[in-house]
Amino acid sequence: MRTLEEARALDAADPLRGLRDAFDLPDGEIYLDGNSLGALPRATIARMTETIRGEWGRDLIRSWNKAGWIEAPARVGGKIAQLIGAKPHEVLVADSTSVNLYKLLAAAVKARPGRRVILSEPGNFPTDLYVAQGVAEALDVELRLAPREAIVDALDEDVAVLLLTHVHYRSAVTFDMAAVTRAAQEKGALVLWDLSHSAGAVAVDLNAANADLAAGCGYKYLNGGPGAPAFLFVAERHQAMLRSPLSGWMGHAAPFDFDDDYAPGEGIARFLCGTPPILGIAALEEGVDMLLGTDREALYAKGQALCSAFIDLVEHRCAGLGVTLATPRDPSLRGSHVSFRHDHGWPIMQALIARGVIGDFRAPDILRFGFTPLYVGFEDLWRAVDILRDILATEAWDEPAFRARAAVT
Ligand SMILES: Cc1ncc(COP(=O)(O)O)c(C=O)c1O
Ligand SMILES: Nc1c(O)cccc1C(=O)C[C@H](N)C(=O)O
Repeated sequence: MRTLEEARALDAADPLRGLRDAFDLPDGEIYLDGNSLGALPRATIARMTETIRGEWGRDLIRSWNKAGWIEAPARVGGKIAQLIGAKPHEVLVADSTSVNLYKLLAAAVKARPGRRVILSEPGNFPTDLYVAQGVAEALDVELRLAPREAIVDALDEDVAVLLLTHVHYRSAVTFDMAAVTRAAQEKGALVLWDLSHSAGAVAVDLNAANADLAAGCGYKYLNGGPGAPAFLFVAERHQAMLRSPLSGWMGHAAPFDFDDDYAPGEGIARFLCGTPPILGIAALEEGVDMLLGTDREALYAKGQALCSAFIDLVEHRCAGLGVTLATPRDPSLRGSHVSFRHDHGWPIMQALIARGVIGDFRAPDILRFGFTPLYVGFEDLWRAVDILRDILATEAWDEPAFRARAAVT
């Protein structure tokens, strides 16, 4: 796709095109940051009004039973399970991704007594490494890092758990989940997958990969809203032997018996901790329902097509302007975002945002563009590249206003 006419023809032929109207997106902007914060589904606005006014305001405490609040973590977890190739009772909505990583990592280390290593890769998303450092300190084990090319060789009889992010947050490069899981399991280790950039973005089949454990964000491709609750997955075969280190009352076998002693709940329910965030789960459910109502094969294929078209167009139209691709060309090896490097990445991204193209910047030099196929079209992509080319060619980014750093990037 090289011309605006070709882009329009692709949009006209896109069976998913109508879904864009299901989102409340600002006019005149091209939103390429759904990999960091998904857009607002219109249905969420009505759902939140009902949950707040009707369930909270009118029915008050009765809503725990009457509106199914108490089942919400398992109900919405069961829906997310369909997006990640898991059984409904293997997924739960709870806490944040960071907290879920903590619970699952600690549980995994405890389940492999005598093994003293958590293995991960340098450059994994910071929270994954920070949480692993915290678990290592709390349980007196070691965090070992090995580059991804050497990760399988770094697996030995000391490794209790391997912690990896399936789609890398910068480069979008993916791990072969089934192959890495098999290699780790052959050495007796468990594997914990961070699916934050995968769920709702690419096909994931945890059961087919014989995955052990996983966690991921609700606010990216699941469109659950800022700070949406996260999800966690524990394979059925491990549920009885794993214990959450955060033994809160909602994970108790009988929370409303109000016993003094903790007894873990049945199955995945033991990974709840405190009272579920009902408003957040309600918003998340709308985002998830929209994905469940969509032809996901077509969705993921469109995401790949958008990424490929973007790579081709940037390399063609911005040739010689200092951008180099930092994402695999092969669609089967990447997620649904594309990164380019440029020495002046920060001010370039600020100049893009000022002209209505919303991507993000990851230090030191990554310009990152997310392609959420639910609401991004080929004409958007063409226009975004047109603006990028203009900003690069005219050096319009070279302004003091674009150099000022913000607290959140
Ligand atoms: C791979 C990955 N893991 C985890 C997180 C975030 O975790 P939390 O929602 O706990 O901030 C992100 C993004 O913020 C991420 O990209
Ligand atoms: N969770 C975020 C936040 O609270 C503020 C800004 C960005 C985020 C993100 O999600 C970052 C994202 N995980 C990333 O891949 O960089």
